[in-house]
Amino acid sequence: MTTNDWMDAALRASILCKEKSAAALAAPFAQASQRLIATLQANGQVLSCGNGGSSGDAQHLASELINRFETTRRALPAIALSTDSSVLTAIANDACYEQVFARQIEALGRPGDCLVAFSTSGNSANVLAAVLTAQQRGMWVLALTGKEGGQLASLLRPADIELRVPEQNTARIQEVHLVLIHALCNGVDASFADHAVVSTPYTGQVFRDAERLEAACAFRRPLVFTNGVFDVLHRGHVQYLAEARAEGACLVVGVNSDASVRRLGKGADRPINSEDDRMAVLAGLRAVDFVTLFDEDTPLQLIQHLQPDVLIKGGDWPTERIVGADWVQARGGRVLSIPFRHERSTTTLLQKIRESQP
Ligand SMILES: O=C(CO)[C@@H](O)[C@H](O)[C@H](O)[C@H](O)COP(=O)(O)O
Ligand SMILES: [Zn+2]
Repeated sequence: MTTNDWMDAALRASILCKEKSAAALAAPFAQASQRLIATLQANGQVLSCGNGGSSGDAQHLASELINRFETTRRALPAIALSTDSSVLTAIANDACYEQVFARQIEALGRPGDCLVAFSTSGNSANVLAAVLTAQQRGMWVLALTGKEGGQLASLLRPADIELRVPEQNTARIQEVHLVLIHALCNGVDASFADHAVVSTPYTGQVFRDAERLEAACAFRRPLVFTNGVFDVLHRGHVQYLAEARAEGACLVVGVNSDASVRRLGKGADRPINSEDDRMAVLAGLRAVDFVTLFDEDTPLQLIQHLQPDVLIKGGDWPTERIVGADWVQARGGRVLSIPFRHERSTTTLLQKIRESQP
C-alpha cells in the first residue's frame, strides 16, 4: 500500500460508516438534539467526558458550546472533565483513575444537567462511574458509543439517550462522533440565535407552547407549579414565589391570559399590565424557572399536562379549594398553601396610586 492508499481506504471507510450512521441514528439524534437544547434553555449545563481521542471530543463539544459554533449567540455553560491536570492527577493518585470524572460530577453536576459520555467501546470504567454518578445527581446522560454499546448501554435509563455508531472500528466511530458533535452544535446555534441579546443565563424562560415547556422541564423534578394573575407584583408575591421554589427543583408559574383575567371580573381596567408584560416580569425573578399562560378559567388543563409534583397557591387559599389539588394528590403529589408573609393587595395598591393623583 502507498501512503495515499491509506488515505483513500480511510476516507472510503469513513464515508460508508457515516452513511450507515445517518440511517441508524436519525430518531435518537432528533431526540438528543431537542433534549440538549431544552437543557441549555432551562439554564442547565453540559459536562462531558471520555478517554484518549474521546477526551478530545469531550473538549471539542465544550469549547463549541462555551464559545460558539457557526453563528454568534450567547455563551453556554459546558465543562470538559478531562482538562484540569491538577484535579485529574489528584483524584487518580489519591483515589483511583476510575473516579476521575465521577468525582468532578459529584462536585459540579446539578439536577437537570446533561452528561455527554463518549466511549467507543462503552466499557471504559471511568466513563461508567461518571454515568452512575450523573444519574444519582438527577442529571440525564447522552452517551456517544459504538460497537455493541458495551456496559454503558446497559446502564442507561429511559431518561437517557444513546447515539451508537453501527461500527466496530474505533477510529471510524470517533469520526462519526465528531460529525454528531457538530450537528448537535448546529441545533444549539439555531435555537439560541434569537436570544443572543435579550436572554441572560439567570432569568426564567417564557414558554407559550405547552409542548416546549414540557420538554424543558421534563428532567427538573420535583416540579413545583403555581398560578395567578400577577398583575402588579408586590413583596408578598416575591416572598411566596421564593418559598414555592424551595419546595422542588424547578418552579413553573401559570399566568392567567388577559381574556381569562377579564372573566374574573376584578374590574374593567384589569389587567393593568398585559399578559406579555406580566410574564416577562415574573421571568425576571430568580425563583422562577418557567412562565407560561393559560386561557381557561382555571389552570386545571395545564396542571394535568405538566403533572407537577408540588402544587402551590399563595395567600389565604385553603388547600382543598386549590384547583387541581385532588388530581395532584391522587398522583402522589403534595399540595401547599403558602400564606403571604407580607400582606399586600394589588387592589389596595392601585387605590393608593389613584388617590395620589392630583
Ligand atoms: O483515539 C484513539 C483511537 O483512535 C484512542 O486514544 C482511544 O480513544 C483510547 O484507546 C481510549 O482509551 C478508548 O476508550 P473507549 O473509546 O473504549 O472508551
Ligand atoms: Zn484516535
